[in-house]
Amino acid sequence: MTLLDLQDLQKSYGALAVTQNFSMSVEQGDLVGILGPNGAGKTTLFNQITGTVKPDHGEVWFDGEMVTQMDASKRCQMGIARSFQVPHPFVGMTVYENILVGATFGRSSFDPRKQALEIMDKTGMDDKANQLAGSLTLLDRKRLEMARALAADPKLLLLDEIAGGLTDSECVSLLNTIREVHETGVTIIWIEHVVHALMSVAKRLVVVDFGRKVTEGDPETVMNSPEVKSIYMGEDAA
Ligand SMILES: Nc1ncnc2c1ncn2[C@@H]1O[C@H](COP(=O)(O)OP(=O)(O)OP(=O)(O)O)[C@@H](O)[C@H]1O
Repeated sequence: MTLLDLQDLQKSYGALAVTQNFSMSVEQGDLVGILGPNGAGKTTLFNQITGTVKPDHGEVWFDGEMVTQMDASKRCQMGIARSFQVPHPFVGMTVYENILVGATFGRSSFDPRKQALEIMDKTGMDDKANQLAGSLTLLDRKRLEMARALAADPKLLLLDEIAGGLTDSECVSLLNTIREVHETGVTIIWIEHVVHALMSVAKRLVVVDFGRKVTEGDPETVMNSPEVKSIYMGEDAA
């Protein structure tokens, strides 16, 4: 079943076209990686899926409903949650309180406090429940980003460069959490520059450049495609 369907999205800031004729479908249970150079328009795509940015043209369908003009808060209640590239926790609140915010404003119909406790356990944050978010290491801030999003009980989880800046062992630990979350049935779209991390979990890759979808397919084929070689290694490689 198709969970997310982006149809011919276009978005410009002045003369700068950041999303161009972008269409993409994501099936329920998919784990899709999005790859592309800096400034390619990846985060803007997430913003149009979550609703913080509205496309100039095109449609966003989620879970069988057209949500193109729907507010971000309503989309969150429908089951879209995200993490941000630069973690912005509520630094003066504890880990538990931060996760409780996600549980309170998301889709979950459970008791938010129970939901927050469950998510802390799932994401390995339970031993830091009473720690102030402002005092966390980068890995734990990234975990908290994901935990806060998961607390909203999403059907679709959008991860924006969550592996950036982590050491190899921290990255392995985060990958395990992502795999576990995916195994519970959450559909995931992950924007990432750390290609080996993305390759190890993604079932499908989508490559974006200058706001356009350049190619998509199984990770191995995409990484060996002339389009990707051209983007990352210059025209001659193609
Ligand atoms: N609100 C805005 N106003 C003007 N320009 C913007 C705005 N948001 C994004 N842009 C521009 O749109 C382009 C795409 O930005 P975006 O953040 O989507 O790229 P990205 O692929 O996520 O980049 P990165 O990998 O560096 O995070 C960039 O040139 C950026 O400067």
